Amino acid sequence: MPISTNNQTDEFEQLQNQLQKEVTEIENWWSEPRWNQTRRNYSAKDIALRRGTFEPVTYPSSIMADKLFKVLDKHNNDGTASRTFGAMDPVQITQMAKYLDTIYISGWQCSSTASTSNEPGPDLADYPMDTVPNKVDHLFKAQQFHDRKQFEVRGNATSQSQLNEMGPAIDYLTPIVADADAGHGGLTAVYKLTKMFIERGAAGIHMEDQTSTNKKCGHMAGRCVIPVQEHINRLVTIRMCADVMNSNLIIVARSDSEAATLISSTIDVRDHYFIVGATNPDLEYSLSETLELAISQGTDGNKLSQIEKEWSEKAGLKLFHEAFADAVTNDSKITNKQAIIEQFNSKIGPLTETSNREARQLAKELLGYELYFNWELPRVREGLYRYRGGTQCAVMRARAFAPYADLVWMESNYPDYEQAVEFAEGVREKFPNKWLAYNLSPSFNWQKAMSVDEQFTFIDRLGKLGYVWQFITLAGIHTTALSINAFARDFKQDGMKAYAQNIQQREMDEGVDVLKHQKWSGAEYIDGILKLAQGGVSATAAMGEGVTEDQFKEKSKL
Ligand SMILES: C[C@](O)(C(=O)O)[C@H](CC(=O)O)C(=O)O
Ligand SMILES: [Mg+2]
Repeated sequence: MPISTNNQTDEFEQLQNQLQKEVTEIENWWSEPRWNQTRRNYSAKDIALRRGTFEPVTYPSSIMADKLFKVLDKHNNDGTASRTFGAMDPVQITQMAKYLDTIYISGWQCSSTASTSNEPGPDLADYPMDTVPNKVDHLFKAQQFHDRKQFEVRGNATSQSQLNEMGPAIDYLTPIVADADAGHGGLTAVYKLTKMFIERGAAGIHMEDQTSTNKKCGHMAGRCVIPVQEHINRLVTIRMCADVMNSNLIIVARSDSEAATLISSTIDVRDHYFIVGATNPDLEYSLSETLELAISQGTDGNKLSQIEKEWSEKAGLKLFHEAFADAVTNDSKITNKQAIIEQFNSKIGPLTETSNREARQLAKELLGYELYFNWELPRVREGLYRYRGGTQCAVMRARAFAPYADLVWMESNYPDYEQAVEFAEGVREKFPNKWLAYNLSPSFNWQKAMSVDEQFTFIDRLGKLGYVWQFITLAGIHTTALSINAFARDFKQDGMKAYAQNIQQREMDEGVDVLKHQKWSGAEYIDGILKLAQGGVSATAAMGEGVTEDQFKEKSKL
């Protein structure tokens, strides 16, 4: 609480003492093994100064982050993986809790089914920024409710054998990892978004290196990444917010650079190797000028695509190292072509983090002239630069993000095992124990991608590479769509027979607890509160005499 003093000199001393106490506590916190792989570019005092006078609290989400850390650490040590999928509602998470050790909350699923504006749409993260945090709140509250419900039942058991009859307890408090998209704006938005996630129950969040203004689903075209440093700043902001909030939040840094075709700026030299330029010095106009000219002359959309295609072919779009190799190959004066190319590539590569200036300088030394290369001319009409990432680009970025995140994730277009090996080896060559995340996306055609046996072993094989957290992002919508499609069809066809045989009987056969939906919903738990509040008896108890759920008792008359 604010320091109350009766004169100015006391306040200064008390403030300094309070700050020093806080700083010491933060430094002790940061000295724990949890932070062995975490880099911070700010001091404990920087954090203490921003915490205010309220005593630091431990958010439930931080307790869940500790649980998540332990789950992932064990998987990493065992060479296995936490497997989960995108959950949409309390029914799904209570069923998942029986079998899985983490829960994923997908922005894609929220975009289509749970925007806080109630406006559905594709995964462009153009929903209100509290959408995914709101879903975290929705599901975390449900987890805690079902945990309380179960605890009361088991706590009322009068013997171990009675507990044994109930079967093993279900751990409903399954850590949630949520989708923070591209941060929904600048760094202050990233900060506020992180605060929402911590306040509402996320044990971890993932954030991708796309621009927030052009954000696309990771399996759509037209993805634009931001410069490496800009995403590092986002990750630092997330950690800083978590530090101010005394939270052990798990951070997953995702890169969409493997398949991105655009980048917002050339400012970070680590990106230069992957930025596409024109190599034809005779181009009169840039692409944008060419298109604007055509539009001013009334050219329509279809023709514009053709004009863009023709311009691109004429421009000779390449990466700089490709332009250099072509120049050497086509230079009759150079005899040891391969050696010269290898000499260049040994200094200018996807992981060397060298600038285009250095590349140009080396090229001039080796060629004897200035190599023409212009990345301004191919910029698209939105002003974005052309980018050609690939797996090694994702490795470069993941290495840059690694000190600021607990896991790194390369968004891929296919479930390509060899590519996953390349990424894992690339990251772990520099960060041997870095945890990796893998998106087992329903955006992939799994039947086409691999055999049934490979499907069966895929998660385990990736687990051995360090992919400790693997998730089917959209399994929540797909399982719901499949089951509702089947039931609605059968219900139309067979009436209540469809429900009784295909749903209720199957719930009984498979021991699904939702069969007794009043009990599942916590009616007995709430009755207990009602009775307790009324001295132990209540005529309005929900589960009293006459409740229809009695029909599901073994000896019921029905
Ligand atoms: C993981 C993801 O960000 C999500 O919102 O679920 C999407 C889903 C997907 O396409 O698998 C993404 O990968 O961008
Ligand atoms: Mg998403």
